[in-house]
Amino acid sequence: MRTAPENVRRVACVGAGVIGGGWVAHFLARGYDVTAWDPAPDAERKLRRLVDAAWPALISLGLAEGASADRLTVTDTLEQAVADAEFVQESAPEKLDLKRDLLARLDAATPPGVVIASSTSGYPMTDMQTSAADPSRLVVGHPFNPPYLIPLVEVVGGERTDAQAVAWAARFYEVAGKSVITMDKEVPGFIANRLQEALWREALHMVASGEATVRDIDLSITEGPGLRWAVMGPMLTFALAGGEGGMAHMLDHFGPSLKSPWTRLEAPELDKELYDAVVAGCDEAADGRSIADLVAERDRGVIDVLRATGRLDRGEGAR
Ligand SMILES: NC(=O)C1=CN([C@@H]2O[C@H](COP(=O)(O)OP(=O)(O)OC[C@H]3O[C@@H](n4cnc5c(N)ncnc54)[C@H](O)[C@@H]3O)[C@@H](O)[C@H]2O)C=CC1
Ligand SMILES: C[N+](C)(C)CC(=O)CC(=O)[O-]
Repeated sequence: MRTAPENVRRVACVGAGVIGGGWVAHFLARGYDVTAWDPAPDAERKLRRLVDAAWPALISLGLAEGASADRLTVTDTLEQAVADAEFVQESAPEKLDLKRDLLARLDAATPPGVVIASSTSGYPMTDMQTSAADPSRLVVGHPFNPPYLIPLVEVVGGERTDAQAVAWAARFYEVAGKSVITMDKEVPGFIANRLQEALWREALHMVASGEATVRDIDLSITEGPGLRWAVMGPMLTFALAGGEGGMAHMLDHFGPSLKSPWTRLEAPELDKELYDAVVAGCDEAADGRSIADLVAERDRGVIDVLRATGRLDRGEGAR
């Protein structure tokens, strides 16, 4: 039985690390009852700490009516977590065999018809749904960190997913306050991660070859294109590079430079030297700030950007 997206009240989150915990915080803030399960022995303590740390940001964004961190129940078993769920979000580690087994287990334990979404960063659902008895209700719902602040979710099904389950998930996320891109077919890396991956590969090449430091790379985005990208995507931003001639003039003018040997899109070897350089560069960039300090700083910054660009009021949540 599939509840209408607008009427969902109970959400289950399975896997409660960085992303699962972020989903829990998001759904709680939108007024849902949330059950969560994670096999790690100290998972509940870490999850509640993550929710507590996120809550001030969520209050400042505005909680849905009745929203409360007390509406979180951490269960002892996966089966208890999903037994009454009207939607399930899986956020377990990015390992294909683990996802396959877990999605099959979730399918067996979740009431019939209820949509089950995976947070996977890149596995096609076709490859993950192979062991489930009912693959038709399995979709990808790929979030961005932290899911309680970054609106985007990328939604796509696999070859054996029912199109109605994809449409249901897209609508549910919208009601729950997310901004949704739905893909009609499985795109390698989805859309946003494919773009991020291209940037990331170039960044690693530049660090590996000594062309740029970790700090240079971060500054080049936060003080440069990143400021524009929060307002307008790379396409419209570049249309403005063409002045009054817009994108047509931009392509006439700069199109030939696409052939310049700027990019090195083959992945660099992630050897020890590159690994150490990236880790040390990030430690240096953190300049004594702990991960918790950086999370709080990022959250404040993202909220300021969302507020400044008028993107705070989304979705109805659980009413
Ligand atoms: N970290 C990120 O920035 C993003 C991650 N994702 C995706 O979210 C998923 C989770 O990633 P993270 O939260 O970063 O990882 P994480 O390592 O922070 O959390 C994974 C959690 O899953 C739990 N777990 C281990 N085995 C499990 C099982 N069999 N069943 C249920 N839970 C299990 C672990 O105890 C841990 O708490 C992955 O699919 C990842 O690709 C998606 C978007 C962004
Ligand atoms: C690093 N990552 C590939 C897991 C990132 C994502 O999947 C999305 C994000 O939050 O940027």
